[in-house]
Amino acid sequence: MNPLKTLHAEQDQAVWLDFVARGFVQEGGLKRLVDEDGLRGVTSNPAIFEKAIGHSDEYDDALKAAGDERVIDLYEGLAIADIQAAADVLRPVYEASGGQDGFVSLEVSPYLALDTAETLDEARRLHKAVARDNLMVKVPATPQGIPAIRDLTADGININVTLLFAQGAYEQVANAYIEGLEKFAARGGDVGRVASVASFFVSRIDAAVDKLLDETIAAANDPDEKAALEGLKGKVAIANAKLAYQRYKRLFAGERWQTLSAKGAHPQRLLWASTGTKNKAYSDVLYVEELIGPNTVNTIPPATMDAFRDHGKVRASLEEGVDEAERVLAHLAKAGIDLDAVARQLVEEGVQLFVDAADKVLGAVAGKRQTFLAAGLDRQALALGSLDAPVKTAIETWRKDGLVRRLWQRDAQVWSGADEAQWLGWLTIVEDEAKKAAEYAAFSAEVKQEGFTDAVVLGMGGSSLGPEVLAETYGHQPGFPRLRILDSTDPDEVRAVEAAVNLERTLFIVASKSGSTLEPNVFRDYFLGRMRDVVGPDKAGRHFVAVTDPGSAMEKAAKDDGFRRIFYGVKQIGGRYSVLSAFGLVPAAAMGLDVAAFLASARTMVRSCGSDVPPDLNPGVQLGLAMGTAATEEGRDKVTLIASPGIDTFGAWAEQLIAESTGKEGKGLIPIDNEPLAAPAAYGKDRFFVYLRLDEGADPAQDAAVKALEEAGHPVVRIALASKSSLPQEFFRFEIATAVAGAVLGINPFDQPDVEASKIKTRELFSAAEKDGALPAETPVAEDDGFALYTDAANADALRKAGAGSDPESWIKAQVGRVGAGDYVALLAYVTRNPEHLKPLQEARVALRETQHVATCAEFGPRFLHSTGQAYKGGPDSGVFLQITSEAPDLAIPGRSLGFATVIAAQARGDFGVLSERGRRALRVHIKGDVAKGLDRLKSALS
Ligand SMILES: O=P(O)(O)OC[C@H]1O[C@](O)(CO)[C@@H](O)[C@@H]1O
Ligand SMILES: O=C[C@H](O)[C@H](O)COP(=O)(O)O
Repeated sequence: MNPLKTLHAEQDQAVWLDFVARGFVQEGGLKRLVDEDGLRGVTSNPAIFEKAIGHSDEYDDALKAAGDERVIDLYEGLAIADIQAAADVLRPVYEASGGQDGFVSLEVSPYLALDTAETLDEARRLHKAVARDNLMVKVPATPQGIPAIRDLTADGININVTLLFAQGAYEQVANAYIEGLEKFAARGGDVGRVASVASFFVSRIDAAVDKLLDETIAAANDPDEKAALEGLKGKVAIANAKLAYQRYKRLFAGERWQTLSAKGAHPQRLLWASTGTKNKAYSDVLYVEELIGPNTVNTIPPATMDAFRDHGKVRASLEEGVDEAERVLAHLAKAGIDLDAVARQLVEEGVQLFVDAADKVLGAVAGKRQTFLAAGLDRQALALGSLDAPVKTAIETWRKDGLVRRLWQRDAQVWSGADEAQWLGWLTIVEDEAKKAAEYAAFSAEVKQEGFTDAVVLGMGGSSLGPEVLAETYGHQPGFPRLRILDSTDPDEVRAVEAAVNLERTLFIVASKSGSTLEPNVFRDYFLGRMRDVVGPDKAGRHFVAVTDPGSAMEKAAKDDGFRRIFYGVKQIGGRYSVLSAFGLVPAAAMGLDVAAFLASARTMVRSCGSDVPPDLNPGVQLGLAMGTAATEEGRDKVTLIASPGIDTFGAWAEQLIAESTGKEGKGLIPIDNEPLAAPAAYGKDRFFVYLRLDEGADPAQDAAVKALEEAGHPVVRIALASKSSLPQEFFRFEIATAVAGAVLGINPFDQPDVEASKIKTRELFSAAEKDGALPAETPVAEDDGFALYTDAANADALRKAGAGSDPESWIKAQVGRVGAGDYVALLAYVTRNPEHLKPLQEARVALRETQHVATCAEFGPRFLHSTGQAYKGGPDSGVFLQITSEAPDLAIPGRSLGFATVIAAQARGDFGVLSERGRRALRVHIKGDVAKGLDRLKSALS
């Protein structure tokens, strides 16, 4: 008879197979083993699935068919299907054995091995999902696993206890089983239908102990002792297993067990696992031949099975030489090798090995998912040059420490251990909002029905920049209102919005999470006043909707003023992370975008960046680690954003996210948006480039410039979008990336302490001005017909020392003279934001970059105060600032004694005050009269 068959027929030992794979089961390989070798069970573990799924294309069809699912669901779908198929093949064995054999084992996620409650949930979930009577759920015998083993047994679930190495742990496991059965019986369960095995690992013990023996032998002097120790090699694992078997016999005897046995309970069989020979010097059937005994199981890997079938010898070996086994272990102890310590370490390593395998198999599935999604997922490619090695190290650290999972579990320790956990609502908002897609569609239809021609978002920062990207990227949708944004207190800008729309057919979307931000409140006061004039006080509210967080003052006011509707944000989401919540979706719906499709696109990226996707395949995490590491390792903290025409306003949203999140405590990333591209030599070693390329309509000049940057050794991340419709993916990618970069920098990426400071200053200044009738007078440090220059005493002192004299130009030159390598220059213009004003600022940037070799920013106030302003004040002290103010004719605000001109002036002063307090290099250039002329003069001075 085939020796494999003989094991069961003559020795009452069940042979199980330590392997599973799709083709093997589907093509009849497993059935053949059952028929020909008398196979009675199957075990799997994460490493086995890693081999099966990670290294073959057998699963590709299933993965292709599944499409855009979560990676863990894809993986589990494959694994569960294999386990079910194997269970069905073994069902006849199960039936014939009266439910005592014919099992297939599936292991709980190794990520949970150190958590009792999660292990319990997971085991119950798998038990239900597989839905086969002959399933055994594998639970590791970690200290946390043991109570779970007891409770699962008490549920009547069949458990395969895995990662057992030590006698002590085995005793606890057996007792947990007995206790579980007692509970199950007490609940009226039929203990006779419960089966369990305790998987005692064998070869891994020899591998570990032999190594220690070699070290001990090397250190020993006595040749006899050396020889005696040599004789222990390859013996310890078997001795340990033999003694475990003796213990088994004792544990499943005696009164306590007899009570259960009388109710039909079956002992928990010992299963020899890890029985493939690892050391080639030993017999290839060692761990089968030496462990043959009744009522046990040996789960054998395929190669060992082939070997045993070929030349295995069957004898009742398990009860042979028990005394010798005791002597082996005693000798080992005498030699100073602590087997319990080895076992403890093997459990730890065992968990980690399975974690590594799970990471690999999830990575493999994630990689295939990406491939099969093809153009459905925006592609990302990193060319990091010298940053490659440190980023790889960071990726490995994140993998080993399970940081992606911890981020998703909202563990504040990923960042600074402050209140980060309360600000992670954006992680799950896409799924939550998708449930409301029909509501958004109804709102969209309502807006269309009403015949609004314009919809104007009144908000700042996170409440306006996302909607602006949507308005600019997707443009006017026929039949729907044109989406416009107002995020400036510049009187001319307010006037321009009013002039552009027909108020009678305009819908205003007042957006403020806090409800207390100054600008949206004054915009609202202004346009509500105008609307009352135009359509009458009763109807005005119908032209307004509010988007705000529950309980805000804005909510109350909106109710009082009879707003058409109030949409709510989520308090656990900060403004800059809110675009995929109502703050982006309400404007999206108003302008006629398909919110369901929008969210479906975002969800593809959410899933690609999931907790189940290891860092090296997780696009958001990868980008974040690259950005963060670039700053910490190489001082490449100027994240330079390049985007194809058509999606180029994305940068203004991303710069808020990056700057306001990371720029604090003297650290941070400085986003550089909308800076004209140049040849590589124009850039310093402080740059990190991110290129968002739109496949349809990419600019060849940008392509060429980016290629040149890459070839010159600058780190470049390329993100390719097949079409504009996949832009929602980028919102989420950048959110994860920013959160991860924040973790690398060790800051809290969800607060904005320095923005708050300037808000307070502005409020104080404005209130005082309302009392006094005007802002306090200031004395310029230099002045002529066109410019008046202001700064604080410390800056004035430094600038005078650097050559500033009586004429404005000398001050500007001195300010530019303070710029050094690694610095950036920021032009902070409190002027009307329009192309005419942007042009000279852009030209000045180019000139500054050429002469000073530094990164440059051009920002419009007050909008940047709610965006990059945080990093300018709180980030690295590498900014050189030129604030630009102007004098637009005032515009009154209903209910306020002073108008928009004072608001914007107070904002500029508040901003400057905080820059001064932070000791930043700042100079204010006030343009008298014509702004365009003043900007041209400034440009010349800067060139
Ligand atoms: O939506 P709110 O509360 O009006 O805030 C607007 C913006 O102001 C800030 O708090 C900074 O000033 C941003 O973070 C935010 O996006
Ligand atoms: O249940 C089976 C075990 O997971 C397996 O036997 C471990 O074997 P290894 O030590 O060869 O990985």
